[in-house]
Amino acid sequence: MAEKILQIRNLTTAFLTDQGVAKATDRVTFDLEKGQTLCVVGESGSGKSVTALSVMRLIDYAGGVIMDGEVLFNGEDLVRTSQDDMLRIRGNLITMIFQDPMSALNPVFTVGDQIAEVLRIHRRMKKKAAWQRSVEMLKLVGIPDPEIRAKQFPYEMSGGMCQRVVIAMALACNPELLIADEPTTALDVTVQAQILELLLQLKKELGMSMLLITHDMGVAAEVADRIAVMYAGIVVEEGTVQQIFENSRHPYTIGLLQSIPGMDGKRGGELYTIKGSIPPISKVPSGCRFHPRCPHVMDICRTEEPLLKSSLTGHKTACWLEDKGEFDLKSNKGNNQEANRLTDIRTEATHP
Ligand SMILES: Nc1ncnc2c1ncn2[C@@H]1O[C@H](COP(=O)(O)OP(=O)(O)OP(=O)(O)O)[C@@H](O)[C@H]1O
Ligand code: NI
Repeated sequence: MAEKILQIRNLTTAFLTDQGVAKATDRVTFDLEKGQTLCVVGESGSGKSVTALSVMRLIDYAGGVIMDGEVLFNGEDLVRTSQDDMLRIRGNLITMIFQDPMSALNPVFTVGDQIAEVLRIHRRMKKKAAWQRSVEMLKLVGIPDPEIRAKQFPYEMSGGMCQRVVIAMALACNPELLIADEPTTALDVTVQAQILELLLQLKKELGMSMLLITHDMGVAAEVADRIAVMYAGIVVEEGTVQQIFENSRHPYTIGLLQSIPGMDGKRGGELYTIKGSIPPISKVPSGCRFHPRCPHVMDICRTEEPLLKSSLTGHKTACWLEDKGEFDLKSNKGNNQEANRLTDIRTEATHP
């Protein structure tokens, strides 16, 4: 068995809303193996960031409460670690980068000073050594003329350059785990590809593990070893990149895949979008949370929640269709009428 750097078990995080206590993640469970990349995907509001912030225990500062579950990092449960101890772990063993590089950088210090500061705090490096290392880090992340650039301020750099600086800061202490929350979303398309490429290359060079959050299935296809698909706070499907892309089981995953331009062989074809939207956390539907939007909805889906079940190959799905035998969801291409007809037949067959 490969070593697991992160084991998330039943992670449930709630917020106090106007409608009372509401769960933003509910029993989220997945593992990340050492040296691998796991992508968490799902539409806006599915609970990806809340999951990441809970792992980092930064959710405590965003008004969230972890109500249940474990986050085992090298076997240590971060949910039960004190915030004092988290200071030792965060920025050192686990670092996180966000969508907007500008908000991560301080406008009044040079980028070299900001990287050096991380090293002085976490590695107790002397001023000169820290500065030298920060220039090395800028070089490592592909910034040309790093000695000159180190003396510049964030506003003197492009968005892509700033994200490289943020990556340099995050990696300066050689973390074991990098959590990246939509790290390329705010950048130009061409720069996005470069930053992703850089992250992958550094991950390999430095022997890190990576938890990458993205709403872009194309990004996940390129970088992931495993993919966890989240919907309305829960993991609905989890598996290897091949299992998710070539043998997706959950109608939501299939919907996400069909909404990527150029997927399923038809470039420039009509873009399929999943009808409706993710419910707010205070209004989670009964039964399967996806049922109001599912083209294959059955009676049981409206009342009973399907649990995440694993196949022998470790491909996990939370869907009642799994229990009801086989049929090729993909062939329906989200065609509601056809899907409902098939569902009726299946319902009749199972409940005569
Ligand atoms: N501080 C908070 N207080 C109340 N609700 C919150 C808070 N933070 C997040 N939520 C809610 O939790 C749910 C999940 O949010 P989250 O930010 O994790 O989604 P996401 O999957 O990261 O989406 P996006 O792709 O837009 O970043 C959303 O319904 C959001 O409104
Ligand atoms: Ni998010």
